[in-house]
Amino acid sequence: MTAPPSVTSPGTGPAAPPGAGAPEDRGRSWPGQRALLGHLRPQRRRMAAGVLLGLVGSVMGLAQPLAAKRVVDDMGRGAPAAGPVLVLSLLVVAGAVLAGLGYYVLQYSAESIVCTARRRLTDRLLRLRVPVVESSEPGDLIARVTSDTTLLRQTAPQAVSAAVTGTLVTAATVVMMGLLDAVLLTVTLAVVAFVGVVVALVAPRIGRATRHTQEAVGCIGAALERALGAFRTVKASGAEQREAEALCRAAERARRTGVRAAAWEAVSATTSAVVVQVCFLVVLGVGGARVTSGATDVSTLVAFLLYLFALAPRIGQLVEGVGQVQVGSAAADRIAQVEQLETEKPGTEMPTREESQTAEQEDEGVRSPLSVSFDQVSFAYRPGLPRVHHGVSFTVPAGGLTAFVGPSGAGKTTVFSLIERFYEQDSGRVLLDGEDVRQWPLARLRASIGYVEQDVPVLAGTLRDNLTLGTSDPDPGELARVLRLARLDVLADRLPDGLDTDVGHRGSRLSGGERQRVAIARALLRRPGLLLLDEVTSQLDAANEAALRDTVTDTARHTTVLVVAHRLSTVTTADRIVVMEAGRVRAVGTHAELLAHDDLYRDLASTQLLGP
Ligand SMILES: Nc1ncnc2c1ncn2[C@@H]1O[C@H](COP(=O)(O)OP(=O)(O)OP(=O)(O)O)[C@@H](O)[C@H]1O
Repeated sequence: MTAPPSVTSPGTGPAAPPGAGAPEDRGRSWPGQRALLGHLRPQRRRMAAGVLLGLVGSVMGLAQPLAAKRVVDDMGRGAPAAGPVLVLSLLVVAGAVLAGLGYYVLQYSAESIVCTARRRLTDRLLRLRVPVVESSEPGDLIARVTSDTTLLRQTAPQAVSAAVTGTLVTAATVVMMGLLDAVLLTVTLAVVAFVGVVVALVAPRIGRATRHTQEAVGCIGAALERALGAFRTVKASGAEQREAEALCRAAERARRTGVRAAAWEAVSATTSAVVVQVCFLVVLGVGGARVTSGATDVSTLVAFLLYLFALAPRIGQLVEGVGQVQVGSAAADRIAQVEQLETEKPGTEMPTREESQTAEQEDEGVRSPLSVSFDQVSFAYRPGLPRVHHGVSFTVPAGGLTAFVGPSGAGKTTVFSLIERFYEQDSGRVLLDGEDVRQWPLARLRASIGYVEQDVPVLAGTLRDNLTLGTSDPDPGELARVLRLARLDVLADRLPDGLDTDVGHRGSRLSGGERQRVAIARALLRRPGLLLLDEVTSQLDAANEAALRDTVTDTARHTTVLVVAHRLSTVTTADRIVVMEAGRVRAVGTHAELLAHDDLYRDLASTQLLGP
């Protein structure tokens, strides 16, 4: 087993040091730029059209000084200038319209780039392996989908447009200026070259600062997720200030690095502006001297200065474009890190919606019960961590109720995680229905299992959304039956909007016991061949617990039911009990057999497991 790759090091939590989580100089290297190109490629035609429109608009702008020269010459000669003035006006209007159209097309492609990136990222995130997500910060992952992709929109097409249009128009302008006066052009280029040097020095710093800002934004997301995810605990612990401080630290880091990026952008923008001003003055001085000496005439100097006017924003645009490419590359690099995270194994990928539905429909009615067996399974959650299972072996025949008991940390929940293939064992085999779970297509495997985890997660949304999470379009009769079984029918009748009542973030508007019953109903609705229940009665009152015990016993008649149990009621009625201790199976038997022969079970029975 390899260590799960993670986009965040432990240091990128709320209290992380600045810039933690990625090699220091990534933003400066080529992967970011290559990743950025990867995002742009699918939109290349539309972007080319946008750039072309902008270019034609700019070329029209380029012809404007010539038309202006003609107007000046004609007026100087006393000739009528109406024609050239009309041409000049047309050039101005058409140029502006085409440039506007080009901008719209580029923005359109920007939105498409962002949408594609977000769809790809969210799709990828939901297909990540469980260990990968568990070793990442959800808030940071969310920031990559929301904040980093937004940077792509802000930078990508404009940067490309600026680079292409700026380069071409600059080249064309330079040619025109050269044709007008080679000496003045040489003077201009000598001054402007200074901008190039400054940009080359500053651009990588902009990229680096942007990446640090985005990392800090990720930390804000992580800190927020942490605090809002356990909001009541934070309040009950009086930890608002402490959590707020972590958020403030991340926000301060984002401000600092954002200001740093802005400072470098300002340096390059100011330099280019100053250089252009200096250029004007130098050209005006040298050009004036040349006019006086008769080397050139006034109209040529006017036209040259107009080209210089046209060139100034292009230089600014190019400088800005280089900075934007750095910003976009930093964002693309962070997005690429998520795209490199490991997803569920190829060939056994996560089910698509259609596959899930097919898997669901494969068995009409109730699925046949499935046998489960562990054969010398050893497992550690990560290399370097102590093993949680040491040669675990047991066999559960199809059907019936099997309880797993043992001290806390014995490895009971891990048994369920391995059956569900959230993790894979390091050695040994996990067999479902006699077949290694690694051979099962993941869609079928998960469709065959109903799983209620220990923390009973209920998702935001309505009660109905939660119940039908794993079952598309259940039969209303079946839904009513399951609601009755899980003792949720009374609750559904009582709620203002029945099944369509919003249950709040993580089901916060439900009681703990109601959340457990929702999770059980959800699992039952799938009509699984194997039902895994992890301490599902812990929050139920005596009446509901007794009712659910009957439901579980009933379900076990046609489904294999495995429960991790801490209550006497579930354990005594089980067909068999697997006693685990420190990652090993210690004994298997019925309640009476284990009471007679297993010391640990007897201890558990008389103390924390079974109570008085
Ligand atoms: N995702 C994880 N990453 C690393 N270690 C884990 C993870 N989940 C569980 N462990 C560790 O594995 C061991 C077994 O955990 P497991 O949840 O299987 O125990 P359990 O018998 O179900 O305990 P309990 O009765 O308290 O729920 C524990 O020591 C726990 O700290």
